[in-house]
Amino acid sequence: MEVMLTVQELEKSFKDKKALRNISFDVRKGEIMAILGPNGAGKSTTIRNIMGIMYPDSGSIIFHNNNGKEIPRHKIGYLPEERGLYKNVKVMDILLYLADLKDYPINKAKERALKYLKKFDLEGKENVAVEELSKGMGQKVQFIGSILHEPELLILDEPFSGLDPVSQDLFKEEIRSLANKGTAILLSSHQMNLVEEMCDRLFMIQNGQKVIYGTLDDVKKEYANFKCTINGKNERSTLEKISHVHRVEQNNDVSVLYLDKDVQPTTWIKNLPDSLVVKELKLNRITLHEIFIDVATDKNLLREAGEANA
Ligand SMILES: Nc1ncnc2c1ncn2[C@@H]1O[C@H](COP(=O)(O)OP(=O)(O)OP(=O)(O)O)[C@@H](O)[C@H]1O
Repeated sequence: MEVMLTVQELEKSFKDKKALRNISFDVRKGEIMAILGPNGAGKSTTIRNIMGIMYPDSGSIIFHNNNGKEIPRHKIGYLPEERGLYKNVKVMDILLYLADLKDYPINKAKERALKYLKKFDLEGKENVAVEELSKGMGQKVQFIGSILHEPELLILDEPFSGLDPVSQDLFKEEIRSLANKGTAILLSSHQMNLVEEMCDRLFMIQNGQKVIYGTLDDVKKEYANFKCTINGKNERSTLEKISHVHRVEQNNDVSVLYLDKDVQPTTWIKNLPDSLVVKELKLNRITLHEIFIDVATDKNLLREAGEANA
């Protein structure tokens, strides 16, 4: 896949605080690349450096759709973490103003704005002042403003925060559809379930450093991969003796068995001992949420499960 943006060896300090260390990744045409990490990890600092809002101490940011030169602002869409539109301006006026800043033809912008307002359940709001909108509605307008000019690279910093589940789904569908049409998307979000459903690849930062980078599937394979949840009264020692069980967590009669990586799930299930008490049994892949917690809290229990067998 064609690379749209390359971030190379970014370093950034604020006084004596090192916010980014050797941050390198790329974003490709038609993919959703998630940038993840706990609060204060360095996601927004990375994005602000990409957007030229601040400059790195060292490292480079290359926009391949602009021969690697300056930021091609008219080809980039950006939804910043800090929301804010001019309050006393009408919705359509602000959208057309934003499109004009990107040199996008006004008639086309108007047509697209009406289409998107309808899609985002804001039909008829074009002449309403921004200050009269709810927070979620304002966010939808700002999101529309970031995509109206058909950007090739779209950077979304926490697009889902403050949205109700219906609006989250609308955003999710639109972001996916933009990627399918070829937009390169860099998405920062704390909603792991949404990221898991949407992203193609992910880059996770902790304390300003890379901890994970790859496709969702590769990342899961690198960690514990599968877990088996058994509802039934079983002795921990019995469960620990089952082959390929790396770790057991128990809560009353529910046991979670984390399996070694590369385990073949159907074979593993077939070889479970007949003596096992099972009222209910589920075999799932571990979730991105679990990986995130494991990494962010420095437990590294899931990674050990992977490395034990590596
Ligand atoms: N302008 C600034 N001046 C000083 N320190 C800053 C500044 N901006 C960010 N930092 C520090 O840099 C680190 C990274 O912050 P950043 O906002 O990039 O984190 P984040 O991953 O986006 O966090 P969150 O999920 O909370 O939005 C933090 O320690 C933060 O305090």
